Amino acid sequence: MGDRHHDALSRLWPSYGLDVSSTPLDFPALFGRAAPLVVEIGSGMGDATAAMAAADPARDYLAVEVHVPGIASLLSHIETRGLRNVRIARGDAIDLMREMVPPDRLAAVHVFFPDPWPKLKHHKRRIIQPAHVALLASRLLPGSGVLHCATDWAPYAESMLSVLSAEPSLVNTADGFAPRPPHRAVTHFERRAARQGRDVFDLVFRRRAA
Ligand SMILES: C[S@@+](CC[C@H](N)C(=O)[O-])C[C@H]1O[C@@H](n2cnc3c(N)ncnc32)[C@H](O)[C@@H]1O
Repeated sequence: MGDRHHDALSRLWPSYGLDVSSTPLDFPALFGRAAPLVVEIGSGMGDATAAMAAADPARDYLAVEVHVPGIASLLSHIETRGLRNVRIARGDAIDLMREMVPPDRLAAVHVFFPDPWPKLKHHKRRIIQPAHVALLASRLLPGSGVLHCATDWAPYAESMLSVLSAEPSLVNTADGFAPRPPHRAVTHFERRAARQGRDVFDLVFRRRAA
């Protein structure tokens, strides 16, 4: 980790960071206001999170990431851009969603370019699998909350489409894969996919009304 990120981590973590734990979050206390909330799972280096939060100041963004240099990088972005609507949780996203986020709360969950785990024996590590999707869907606002996934790994995209389509509480907003929503910031992974001639697949599903 570079000096700049290390410095950002030690200075900014107390104000913007939290560890995943079993204590439910008090979102108005965390953000200092009551606003629609987006959770971004696996924010990586945080460039897309920071860009989307900067373009969307009326909503709050909670990123969750296990990779500490990525957390430090997002903290640097928060400072550089002067963002007030971003916080970052360190730890496992599934634990965070299960333990810390109440049902029926989120305006959106973003899962952008998750690790594809291409080997069959590693598929159980994927974020997008039936039990996880049921959990994520339960945290969305009924009738309006959106689960938005993107990947450049075609076999994972097909698997996501069948897993999301099979979750009874979700409805696809598109006929199959969705057009790329203009608000999704381009990330390192998307630029790499373009350079290597791979397509990117978006999936945008809404939670059904209760
Ligand atoms: C391929 S990267 C994509 C990063 C970012 N979304 C982007 O598009 O640039 C996937 C990220 O998910 C994180 N990750 C994987 N499993 C996770 C989990 N269970 N909880 C939180 N983060 C996770 C990894 O550390 C990695 O930074």
